[in-house]
Amino acid sequence: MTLSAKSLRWSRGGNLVVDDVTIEPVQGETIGLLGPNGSGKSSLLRVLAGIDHPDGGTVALDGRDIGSLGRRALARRVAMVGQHAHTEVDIRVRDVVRLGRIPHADVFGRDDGGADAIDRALAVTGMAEFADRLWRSMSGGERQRAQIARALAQEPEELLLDEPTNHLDIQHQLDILERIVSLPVTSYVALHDLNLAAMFCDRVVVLSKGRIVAHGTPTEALTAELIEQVYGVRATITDDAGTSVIRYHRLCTSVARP
Ligand SMILES: Nc1ncnc2c1ncn2[C@@H]1O[C@H](COP(=O)(O)OP(=O)(O)OP(=O)(O)O)[C@@H](O)[C@H]1O
Repeated sequence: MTLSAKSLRWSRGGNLVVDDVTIEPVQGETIGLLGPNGSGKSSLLRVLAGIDHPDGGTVALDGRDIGSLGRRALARRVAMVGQHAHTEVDIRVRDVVRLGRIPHADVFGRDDGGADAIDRALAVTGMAEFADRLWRSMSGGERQRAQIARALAQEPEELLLDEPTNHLDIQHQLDILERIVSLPVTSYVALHDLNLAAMFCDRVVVLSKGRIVAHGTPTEALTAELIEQVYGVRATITDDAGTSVIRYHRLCTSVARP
């Protein structure tokens, strides 16, 4: 058992942002959360992480409502990397990654095994060589990988990632997703790139206006009809050794050019 959502609802400003969402992953699966801007991916991740509380339905960890777990108990299991983790303070990368150890420290701040967990997290994300660099000297992509290292130092069994590839170059996009899917954790990963989702996710959940409009393996769920319906974009999908490859068509080919 792992982190699951049952009939989840979450409203803001009079709008149902997450509308009747049920997702029940198998332990160790990578679930891609897809959908256009404003479809509710980040909101769903925040509710799954226990940052925002649902207005209806439940988020359960091993079958138990996370509302009944303490924050510390939850943080020992579930780690999240949001979209906007900015800080300009004079802190080194290792200290950012060390923040992931807070749920594991005792009341005196002792954390046996913390240094090893930090080293492992830096190694897994390919960030060991940056450990002593000042945070403000890091590029956007390097910061993103360091935030993922911070989440891994938390030694979670469930990992929630909001667009983990959005600052990364192509090689680092492939690299970080390869590393994430090889971890023995259940991951929910919000992604905009449908081809990356097809390559790396065991299953995808496609949201539109907060509701699930398709789910299944990437091949099952990401059809040309679905992409046109949800994104308003025509696409041609081919098969490359069992992985869907999605090619988009230009929105309008008759636009006059200056
Ligand atoms: N705190 C809030 N107050 C009011 N509206 C909110 C709040 N949080 C989210 N929303 C609205 O809920 C909708 C879903 O937002 P969310 O950020 O979850 O979408 P998303 O799929 O992650 O979008 P994107 O791909 O642009 O990051 C949007 O219309 C957003 O404006």
